[in-house]
Amino acid sequence: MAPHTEQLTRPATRPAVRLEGLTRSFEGRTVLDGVDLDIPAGQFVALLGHSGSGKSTLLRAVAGLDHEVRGSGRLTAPERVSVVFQDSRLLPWRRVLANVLLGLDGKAAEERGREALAEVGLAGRERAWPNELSGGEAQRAALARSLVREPELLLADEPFGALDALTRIRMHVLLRELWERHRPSVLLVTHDVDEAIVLADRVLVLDRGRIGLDLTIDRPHPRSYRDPLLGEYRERLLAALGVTEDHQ
Ligand SMILES: Nc1ncnc2c1ncn2[C@@H]1O[C@H](COP(=O)(O)OP(=O)(O)OP(=O)(O)O)[C@@H](O)[C@H]1O
Repeated sequence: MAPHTEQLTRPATRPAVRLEGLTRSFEGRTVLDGVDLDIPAGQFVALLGHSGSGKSTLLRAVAGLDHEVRGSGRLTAPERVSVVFQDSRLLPWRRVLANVLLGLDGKAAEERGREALAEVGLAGRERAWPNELSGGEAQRAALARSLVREPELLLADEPFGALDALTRIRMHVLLRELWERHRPSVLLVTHDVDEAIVLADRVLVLDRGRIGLDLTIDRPHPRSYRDPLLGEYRERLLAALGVTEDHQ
């Protein structure tokens, strides 16, 4: 398969994401059909869409992980990008701190790794093996691994999708706290409308290869699921997804 033709531009000044006419196709089927999108530096954005709508395809494009995919358009992304997936992708043969530090050397990096583990609530677990961690703890370690690289952009593809409801809520609080402290731009792919509304300041819906809805969530943090004003955003997002409350 021929590689795509757009150029990946690294901006010299303010890190931000810009997609201009981004297309991606698999075996002749267009999944992204000329997506235009700007994400200002430090903005927390969630991306919703039906299964198969192309959310991961978009995220992988921004991450620069899709060189084998056919496509075109222009794409601008910051220099330092970290990606968190649904599974932690920790290397089972390395201890937790070694996983966090993967590819980084030196005392200063080790210190940053320890600090990052403390930030995600895993102080004291540096020498644990990945298989000794719960699912939530493994995702915390994955967040620490991305933080330690001080990303300008954090890409997260359903990072809490495999966690139980209570752990997921704890992770929401943690992610938002980490964002407050470090202020990377965030692009969070999720199926969960409530997760998007509670965490993000802007929610996008991917529909037929384009951004079908671009909604600013203008409510203070921390947000409560019970905030009636969030209910209005929820309805608009569900409508954009073609879901009515009656069908819940
Ligand atoms: N490597 C690939 N080869 C062929 N088709 C692919 C490939 N990657 C994705 N696709 C197809 O592109 C479409 C979009 O997939 P993608 O994973 O981006 O959707 P998604 O919105 O993230 O879905 P989900 O919410 O189910 O994870 C799907 O129809 C999928 O089958």
